[in-house]
Amino acid sequence: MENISNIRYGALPSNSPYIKPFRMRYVQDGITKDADLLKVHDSVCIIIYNRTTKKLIFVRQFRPAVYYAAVSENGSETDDNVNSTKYPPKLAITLELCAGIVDKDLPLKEIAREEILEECGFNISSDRIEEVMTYRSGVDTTGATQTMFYCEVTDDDRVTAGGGIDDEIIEVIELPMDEVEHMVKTGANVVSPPSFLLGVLWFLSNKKPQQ
Ligand SMILES: Nc1nc(=O)c2ncn([C@@H]3O[C@H](COP(=O)(O)OP(=O)(O)O[C@H]4O[C@H](CO)[C@@H](O)[C@H](O)[C@H]4O)[C@@H](O)[C@H]3O)c2[nH]1
Ligand SMILES: [Mg+2]
Repeated sequence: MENISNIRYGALPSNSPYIKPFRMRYVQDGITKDADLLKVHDSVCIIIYNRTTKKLIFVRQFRPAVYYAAVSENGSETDDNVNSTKYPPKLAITLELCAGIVDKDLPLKEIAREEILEECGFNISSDRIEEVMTYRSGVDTTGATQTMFYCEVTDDDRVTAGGGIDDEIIEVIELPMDEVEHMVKTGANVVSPPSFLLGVLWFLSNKKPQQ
């Protein structure tokens, strides 16, 4: 997963199936304002608890946006050739909830079920998936919604090793309760989106099994 090379930046083609930039102009209290916005897909994410191992299941993956941001924090974003020895790709391997974009005309819970299977390898029926909450995944440039779900699995539900579909490269990882609790309490070594932190805190407040 960390074998990343030949990194190049370029302009966004206008036909990207993932993001569409545009500008909204409006008048607020008599003041004309412009907002530069991005149309993106809504998404789902799933907190997964493995009852067999008593651990939470997450995914790790290389995130180009995180890599770009980590490199530009060091002042090198305009380099044509990014030096991946100086900036190891490991900087941008995140720890996340299983998640996916809503790019099909299916109920959100069904999209969540597919992501649990594709990314993590557990085949469960959608009636075992509980809706937790919907929030705005971004409020400045996108306003897209993300719907969070919760499910419990056992090792018997595992049908593949997971890892994603098509060209996705995803590592499935199980972490014990005390480790994730330490992460969200201290913020130590967090390379994660807010949805991961929210999902873990929600689990600890609502579902944490009694020891
Ligand atoms: N070629 C190409 N160009 C892209 O720009 C480009 N952008 C994506 N892709 C391809 O689309 C698929 C997206 O995978 P998912 O549906 O699993 O969505 P995630 O990337 O996991 O994002 C989820 O999780 C995040 C947090 O954990 C949240 O922030 C998001 O809101 C939430 O959707 C992959 O197959 C990927 O490869 C691109 N493919
Ligand atoms: Mg995903």
